[in-house]
Amino acid sequence: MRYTSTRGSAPTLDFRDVTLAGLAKDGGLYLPESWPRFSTEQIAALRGLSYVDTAVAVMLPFVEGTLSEADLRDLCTQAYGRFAHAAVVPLVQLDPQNWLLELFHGPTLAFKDVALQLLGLLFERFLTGSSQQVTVIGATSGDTGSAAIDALAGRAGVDVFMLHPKGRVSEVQRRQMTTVIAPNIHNIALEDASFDDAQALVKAMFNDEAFSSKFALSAVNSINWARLMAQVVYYFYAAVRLGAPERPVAFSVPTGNFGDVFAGYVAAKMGLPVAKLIVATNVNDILHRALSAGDYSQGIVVPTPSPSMDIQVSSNFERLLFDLGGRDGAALAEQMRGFEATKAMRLTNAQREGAAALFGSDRVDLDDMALAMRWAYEASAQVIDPHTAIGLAAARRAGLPVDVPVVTLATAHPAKFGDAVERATGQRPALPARIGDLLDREERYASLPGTFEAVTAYIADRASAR
Ligand SMILES: Cc1ncc(COP(=O)(O)O)c(C=O)c1O
Ligand SMILES: N[C@@H](CCOP(=O)(O)O)C(=O)O
Repeated sequence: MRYTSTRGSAPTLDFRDVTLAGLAKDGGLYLPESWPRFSTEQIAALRGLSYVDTAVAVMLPFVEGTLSEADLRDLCTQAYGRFAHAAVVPLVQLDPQNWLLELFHGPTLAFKDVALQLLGLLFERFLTGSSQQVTVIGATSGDTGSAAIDALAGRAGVDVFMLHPKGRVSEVQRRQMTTVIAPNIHNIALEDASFDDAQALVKAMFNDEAFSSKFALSAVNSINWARLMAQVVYYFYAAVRLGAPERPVAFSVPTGNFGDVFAGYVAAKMGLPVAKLIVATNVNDILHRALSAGDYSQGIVVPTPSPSMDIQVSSNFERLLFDLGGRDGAALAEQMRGFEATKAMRLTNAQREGAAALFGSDRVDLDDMALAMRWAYEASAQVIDPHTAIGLAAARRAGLPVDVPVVTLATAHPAKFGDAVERATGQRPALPARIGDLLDREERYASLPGTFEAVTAYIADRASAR
């Protein structure tokens, strides 16, 4: 399998190089040159498989030419062996139509672990025995940071610099990052910044050719294709349990950077019968505006109790626009340059119509988020986190036919957002025992102004030139 950039002018790469590269040299994002297609029989054959076996079957076409089936199985066994639930990502029924897919049983209690546990092992495999060293730079609104740090702490050949917006992540999220004291881990709290500012800085560092090659930059955000590839698996895993390929299944996805829901789009492109992908946003609703009215214009980021979705520039939307626009890299590059200059863009007719065929969208405000948390608790004794609640609120009012199962992705453990959960439900979720002492651990991080100069100087001081 080879990978091509959405902006059409970067070299194509194989799976190893695309994993280590992150952003493409032309500023675009990598995608497979073509989508592998599964037949109805191949999808039916996934029934009853373990999560690891499903992961191997779904991801094998994407790693072809780089990893053997046995290698992939070995990596998946290690990655998912660290999850605290035997099913890895269990399905929980809420009512006759609604289900939760619990993606938060990994080491850092959010869906990010599903991809980042594997990505950490892929980095190790690709770097061991080579003289190559990489500098991972990442931006986080809370969950990617902790999952990446857990996956990469102490690994040889990798330095990690993780940028989070100061004061805009929950205390548990911050401590999950800043209490990991390892020589290769560097946490940076950006002053007066949003996640979008942090993400823009990361992209600016990649686009600075001199800096990027001097420090061999690499990415763990969902701009890295391998992140999305690993997330495609759970759409297959859930859908076959609920009747696919005979019965289409819908998914409601709490969305920020459009990575998780783009993985659902990939699953549909591969042949999984997906009835609908509901893009659920909080009041930071650029994606809802884009999908419902074609208006992709950046608003001011408003802090909310679902901080991981406080995003107004959604990186992976570019991948969708590229695929829906006929994979014309030059046209997409032009469209993205317009957005970068004006902070606004209109979707083309082809992009709007293509998206409407599969995606729905909804914007869920604070009251409806709290109502969804209360409903899950009162109707089925499920304590859910604010991000999951946004997905569930959108799922319940999407108006899908009653015979279509609707799976809301439960993206984080409620204990990561204890205050918001307690306010809505009166229940204070306890931290799982393995991180029960998190609030007592020593923290270490740097506070920096959110400028390119300050951040690159800090990294240059601490990362070795490659
Ligand atoms: C808990 C949680 N839910 C939902 C999201 C949104 O996912 P995505 O950015 O892939 O759209 C995030 C962050 O990415 C998250 O951390
Ligand atoms: N919600 C994310 C934001 C980064 O998204 P990513 O999926 O692109 O890594 C976070 O928790 O950091």
